[in-house]
Amino acid sequence: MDRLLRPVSRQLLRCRTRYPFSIPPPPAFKRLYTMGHSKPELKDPSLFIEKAYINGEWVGAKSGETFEVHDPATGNLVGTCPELDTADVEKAIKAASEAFPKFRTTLARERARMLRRWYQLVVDNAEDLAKLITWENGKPLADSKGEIAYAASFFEWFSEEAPRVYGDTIPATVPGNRVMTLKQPVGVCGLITPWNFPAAMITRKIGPALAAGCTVVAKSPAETPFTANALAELAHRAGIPKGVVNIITSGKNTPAVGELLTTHPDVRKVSFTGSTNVGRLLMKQASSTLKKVSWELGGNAPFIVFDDVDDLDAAVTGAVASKFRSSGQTCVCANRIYVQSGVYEEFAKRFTAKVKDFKLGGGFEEGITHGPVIHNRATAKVDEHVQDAVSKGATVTIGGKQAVALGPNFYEPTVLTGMTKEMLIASEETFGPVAGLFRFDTEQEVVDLANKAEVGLAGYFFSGNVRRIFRVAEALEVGMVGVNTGMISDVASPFGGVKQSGFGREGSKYGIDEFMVIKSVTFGGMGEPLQA
Ligand SMILES: NC(=O)c1ccc[n+]([C@@H]2O[C@H](COP(=O)([O-])OP(=O)(O)OC[C@H]3O[C@@H](n4cnc5c(N)ncnc54)[C@H](O)[C@@H]3O)[C@@H](O)[C@H]2O)c1
Ligand SMILES: O=CCCC(=O)O
Repeated sequence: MDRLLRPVSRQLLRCRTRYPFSIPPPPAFKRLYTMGHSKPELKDPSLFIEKAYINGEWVGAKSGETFEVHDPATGNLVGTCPELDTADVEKAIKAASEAFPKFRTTLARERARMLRRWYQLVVDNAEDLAKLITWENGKPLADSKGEIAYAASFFEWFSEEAPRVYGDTIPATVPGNRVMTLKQPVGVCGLITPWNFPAAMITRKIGPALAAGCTVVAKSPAETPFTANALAELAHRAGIPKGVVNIITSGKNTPAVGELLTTHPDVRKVSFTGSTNVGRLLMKQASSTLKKVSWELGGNAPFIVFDDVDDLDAAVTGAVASKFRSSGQTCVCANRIYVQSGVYEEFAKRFTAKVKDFKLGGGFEEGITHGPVIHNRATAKVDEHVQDAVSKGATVTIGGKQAVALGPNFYEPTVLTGMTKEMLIASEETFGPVAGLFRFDTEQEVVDLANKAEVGLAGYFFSGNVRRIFRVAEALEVGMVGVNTGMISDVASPFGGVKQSGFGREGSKYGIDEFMVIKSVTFGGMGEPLQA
């Protein structure tokens, strides 16, 4: 086994040992867990597709094998998808390679129109797409609708960026020479995305890739392949040429398929969003052919509240929103909440009161504010972090255990006070609904604590002091800072991390650069005087 993968495997093993059930659930959970909805009604049922999309066609695996996808809220089967192997994925890479020469020469304006049509279809089918997200990911329907609007915004944004890719003219230092640059599409791109935002993570990559003139082979997450498939169907309806967008599906074959995507000589760029451990492995693989790479990896965001905060309620609201978005399964979620001593007690009281208002349950149920986590390994990790903190002296002010009556993937939204830096949450991304509140005294102390993490994706702080705002924003070792807000996600804003959270930026005016290469063209003998 690869040395880099060992810690992850050990952790999963530990979780599996403590929670030996994997879907289907153990008898204690069985009755309630399998209750509830089975299949949401779609206005357009043809958007639910149990195939992979290669070269403009819906296909199965050559082996005929499939893998199962389960609803995290009920444990019920959602459907099956083809277990593609490397031979199947070779076909997708070939399709993308063959489509590239023509697609790269389409007018940028034409690619913009394609993206715009795709955008409109996503908007028109938002309700069905949101239902698919809730079904396979578990998040409340309102959140899924929000995700679809966010996902669509990447098609709209990059349809607008496509025609505005400019090169430079550069004054040369060699007499008689003239230099200009062209920005060109990098080529076939391999894209790998996670389950926590089944639509937005994939559109944030495909949007700029197509705008740049690249063709793509996107591996959807095994937990949530159906949203990606519905998006591919809409790409088809938008008239995106065959071979330009290929969506591949795999479960147990993922490591082999991932290895092919990251080592195949025809794939020129890999863009990966996922955990830091898998990112390390893929980086090693991609180095074999020196691909251009962008890595959007895990976070462990500090959220700091200073005594000089203008509005403590706004800080509480911001922290709750940041921490509990998608039940804590967001890469930019607050993971360590540092509160200065002067406001600590009051902040903890108000924060706990807000969490008390949450309604936990299946994402399709009316009034539900928070859904399940993705699978029982996630529940196990959350519980491990809570038990670790409690064993080292933390106090549970609300929650603190699995919501047994709802099923194995539900964990009560939890608030812990009295957190210290020895606890796991201080150094590891929980990726679940647990908020740990740490007390601190000075600005220097909290910035040091915040920067101790080996990752650096997002960081947040609340303060009313303008000098401190600049000092702290500049000192935090992260790729994105939220000042007096807990919500930083916006298509217009560059998204990405530093340190072991990766590199590259998505969204914004920079996102398209990740899919382009700069070519310089030097013209010699250009210094002739004007002819008389
Ligand atoms: N920085 C960001 O923008 C961002 C966004 C979302 C999630 N994340 C991070 O993703 C993690 C949660 O997602 P996850 O659990 O799905 O992560 P993961 O790394 O396990 O999986 C991400 C994707 O990689 C695939 N994958 C797993 N092993 C692979 C392999 N050996 N070869 C090729 N592909 C492989 C998965 O099937 C999935 O499609 C968290 O750490 C979170 O912070 C980061
Ligand atoms: O989980 C990470 C991505 C979420 C976002 O873009 O806000």
